Amino acid sequence: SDTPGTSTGHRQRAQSSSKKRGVALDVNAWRGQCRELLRRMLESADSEPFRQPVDLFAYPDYRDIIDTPMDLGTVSETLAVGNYENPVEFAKDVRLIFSNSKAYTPNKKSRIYSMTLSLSAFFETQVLPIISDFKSALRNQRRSRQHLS
Ligand SMILES: COc1ccc(NC(=O)N2CCN(C(=O)c3ccco3)CC2)cc1
Repeated sequence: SDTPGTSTGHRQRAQSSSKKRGVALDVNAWRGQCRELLRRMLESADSEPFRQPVDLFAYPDYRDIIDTPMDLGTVSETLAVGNYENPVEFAKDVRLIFSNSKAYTPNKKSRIYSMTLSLSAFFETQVLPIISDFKSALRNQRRSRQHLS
C-alpha cells in the first residue's frame, strides 16, 4: 500500500485551471443559459397561454384548484432580478406551470393542456444540460477551494 501522506495527485490536480473536459465550468453560466431558454419558449406559439398570470375573470374557479399560480413572465422577472440562486430553483418554477395546467385541465385532450405537453418536453431536454453543467462547475469550484483551505 502507498506510504501515507505521499499522495501528490490532489496538488497537481488543483493547479489545473477550471477547464475540465474542454468546457469552461463557470458557476454563473446557468443564468444566461436559462434566459436564452425562456426566450426560445416565449417565442413558441405553445407558450401563449402561459406568458402571463392566468386570467381569473376568464377562469373564475382557477384558484379553487391551483394554490400556487405560475407563468413564464413571472419566471422571467424572477430570473432578471436575481431571485433564483441556481437553475434547479428556476426549473422548479417552470415545472410548476406545467403541473398547474395538468391539475386544472378538465381532460387530457384539452388544447391548452396539450400545449404544455410539447412545451414541457422541449424544456426538459434543454434544462438538463444546464443543471448538470452547473452542478459539475460547483463540484469543481468546491474541489479547488478545498485545496486552498
Ligand atoms: C393576459 O391574458 C391572458 C393571460 C393568461 C391566460 N392564460 C389562461 O387563462 N390559462 C387558462 C387556464 N390554464 C390552463 O393551464 C388550462 C388547462 C386546461 C385549460 O386551461 C392556464 C392558462 C390567458 C389570457
